[in-house]
Amino acid sequence: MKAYYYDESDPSSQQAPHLTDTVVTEEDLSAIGVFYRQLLGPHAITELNNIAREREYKNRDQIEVSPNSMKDAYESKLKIFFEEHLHEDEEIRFVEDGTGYFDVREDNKDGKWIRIKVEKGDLLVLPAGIYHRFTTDEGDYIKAMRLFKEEPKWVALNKSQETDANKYRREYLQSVKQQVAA
Ligand SMILES: CSCCC(=O)/C(O)=C/O
Ligand SMILES: [Fe+2]
Repeated sequence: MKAYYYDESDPSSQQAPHLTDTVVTEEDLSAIGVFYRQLLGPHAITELNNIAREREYKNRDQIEVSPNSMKDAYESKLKIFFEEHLHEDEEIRFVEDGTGYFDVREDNKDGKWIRIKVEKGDLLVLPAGIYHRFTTDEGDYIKAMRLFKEEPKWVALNKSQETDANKYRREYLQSVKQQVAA
């Protein structure tokens, strides 16, 4: 995992790195409610299962985002994933292969995008209510396990006045404010 502020001034495609030299640390991510762990090696799945048990993730499935798996739907899927959106529950992804970018809004400062480059072995948990988006990188391939607290659910609510007032959004902003005050 490597995280940095996203270069908004770079006109290249969403799949380009948009790299800046402003690094974002795991502690910075934690301050906006983003949980990260690197799980590699022979014990990775055991560690993942332990975290899943502690955090009460009961269900899981797998997604591959690539032209090979999605065929003609790939380009339109990439556009959908890259719309700024939130979920009413955590987004939990364990990268099994390939690479991609999750962008998250840093709401406790001036609302900039933070780009998180993920690769094999990365477990990333985005809290309910955080605005975010996803894209594959120029490698056009990622395979990830999706974990769920309850039944698999992946309703994305695109940013609007309605989502700005959403209960989970308001609770998220409150939790971030409390972390800053603490
Ligand atoms: C690598 S997981 C694909 C992206 C996704 O599932 C999602 O919900 C993005 O916000
Ligand atoms: Fe999402």
